[in-house]
Amino acid sequence: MSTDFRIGQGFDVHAFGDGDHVVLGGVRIPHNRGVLAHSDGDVVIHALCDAMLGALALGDIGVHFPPSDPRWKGADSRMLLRHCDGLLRERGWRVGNADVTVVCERPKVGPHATAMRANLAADLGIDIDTVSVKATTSEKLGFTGRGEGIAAQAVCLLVRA
Ligand SMILES: Nc1ccn([C@@H]2O[C@H](COP(=O)(O)O)[C@@H](O)[C@H]2O)c(=O)n1
Ligand SMILES: C[C@@]1(CO)OP(=O)(O)OP(=O)(O)OC[C@H]1O
Repeated sequence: MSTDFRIGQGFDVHAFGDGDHVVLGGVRIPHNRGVLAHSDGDVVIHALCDAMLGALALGDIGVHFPPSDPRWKGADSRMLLRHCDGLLRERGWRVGNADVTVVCERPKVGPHATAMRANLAADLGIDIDTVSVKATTSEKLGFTGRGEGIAAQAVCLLVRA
């Protein structure tokens, strides 16, 4: 039986390390820390890719882009996102809408949210009004609260392309 919708969710964490910026939703944000990652460590895009892959039960980004593969060292995660979108579209699906929440005390995400939404929407070939990026602190609790790392959670709905 064919269905008209699929739903997926994704979650990603990266630890902060030395550095002077983070990349979120393809936006380079100046910060007093960087992130430890094989790629550019973009938790927004990694969580979104996992949501998209999960919606079609296609595994996760670690399966498609193994951290052991030198091709993905320092990779621009927008390239990974476009690849995941291609996997969906070749199966007859596209993202209908997506909603991402970033969890960190700093940097402030709000001022960059529109630029992130524009990047994600462009890579997915969909309207910016169907892509949401928002943020919350964890009220100084846990690893995000202590400023040890950054997390993102994504939900997406797939519709027939
Ligand atoms: N990294 C962050 C965290 C939060 N925001 C914005 O601040 C608002 C208040 O955060 P609370 O955790 O105290 O609810 C939140 O709703 C976001 O708009 C942010 O921009 N960047
Ligand atoms: C993105 C990949 C690419 O090798 O590596 P990381 O940047 O370390 O990010 P992670 O969220 O651990 O996902 C796994 C990998 O697919």
